Amino acid sequence: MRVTEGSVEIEVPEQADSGVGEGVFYNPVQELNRDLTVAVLRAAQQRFEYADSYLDATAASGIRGVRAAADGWDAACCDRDADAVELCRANLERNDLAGEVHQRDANALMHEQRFDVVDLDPFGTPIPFADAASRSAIDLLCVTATDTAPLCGAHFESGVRSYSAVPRNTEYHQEMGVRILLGAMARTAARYDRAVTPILTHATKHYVRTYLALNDGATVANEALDELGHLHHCQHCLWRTHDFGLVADPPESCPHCDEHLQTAGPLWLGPIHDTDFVRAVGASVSEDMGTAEEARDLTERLAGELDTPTHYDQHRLTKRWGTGAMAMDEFLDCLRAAGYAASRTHYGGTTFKTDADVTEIRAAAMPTGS
Ligand SMILES: C[S@@+](CC[C@H](N)C(=O)[O-])C[C@H]1O[C@@H](n2cnc3c(N)ncnc32)[C@H](O)[C@@H]1O
Repeated sequence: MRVTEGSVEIEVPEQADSGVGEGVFYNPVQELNRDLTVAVLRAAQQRFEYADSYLDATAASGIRGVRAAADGWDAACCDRDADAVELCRANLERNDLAGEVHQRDANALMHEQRFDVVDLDPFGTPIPFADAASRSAIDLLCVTATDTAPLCGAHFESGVRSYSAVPRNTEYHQEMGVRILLGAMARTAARYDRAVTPILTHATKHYVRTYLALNDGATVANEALDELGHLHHCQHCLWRTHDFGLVADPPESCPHCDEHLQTAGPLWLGPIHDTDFVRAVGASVSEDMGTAEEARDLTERLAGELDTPTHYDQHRLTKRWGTGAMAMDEFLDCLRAAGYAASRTHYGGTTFKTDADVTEIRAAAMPTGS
């Protein structure tokens, strides 16, 4: 079947309903991810002055590489599957675009060749490609992870195995997933004396996507590792705290209800966006994108989001407290009026971030103790 995304038209096989079929993979649900990638590449050309080579490391139909090539990038597509590689070639040709196509194991290619931008969009976890990609990418590493259950602690052992960290199943599971992934990517890059700076990150539907600027040097790599630490969470009252450092130092018990605290980490506690960059990405979304409106909304949400490493869900809190939910704007205004920072998050309509703790949120939202 023919598919149009942005300014390109490609051919992809009919897909099974599950998305996992016989032929070369193409998932229409990921169009937002790809539209945003094109916008990120446009903003990246301003941020990284000399960036012009782009590797679509796990290309399947080549849709990412073809779209990058159509935007003027010196694009390369790589896949180990012969049918995928043939389709990448045909899709470049169909759009009158040049581009390298490699039938290789992506790890072998990335250990041999460097690219200004490397894009990892594999099935499941990106960790099997993380070492090679951390060395190959000169300026920017784009990473998708679709294994959200391991990342957020719902599939605990699998998360521990893949990410060499302890994820915990909390109500802020998207934030947990984002930060476990970023922690693992920061530790991987540090092995090669490289530092990651997350410049845009989102958790949408069944995947996490992050864009990592890379810098060289042991000092900056150490500084990136300084952004790692642990989250300590009370499953009883939802109080949580965090501490920086590779050795966890939790309070003995929850200071609010005295219950046991669960520790997650090591994970990334630093910022997950560069707000100016996120705004530049929003401005780079173009009308030919199928998800233009959604992509602009997402960047606006991201730009307004606080940097705190966990979020809350108003409905879960009020249900637990046995009180009625409020309109989100009113709820956030209560927090701000009480002197706390508060923002919505891109994770959902009822999720928010604040520097107030769970007892302070309750006091601010229900000052009469209702
Ligand atoms: C999820 S699909 C890629 C989807 C594509 N990026 C898109 O946006 O539509 C993953 C692809 O990675 C390829 N792949 C898996 N392991 C690989 C490896 N070690 N080296 C190269 N390609 C690999 C698979 O053949 C498959 O085509």
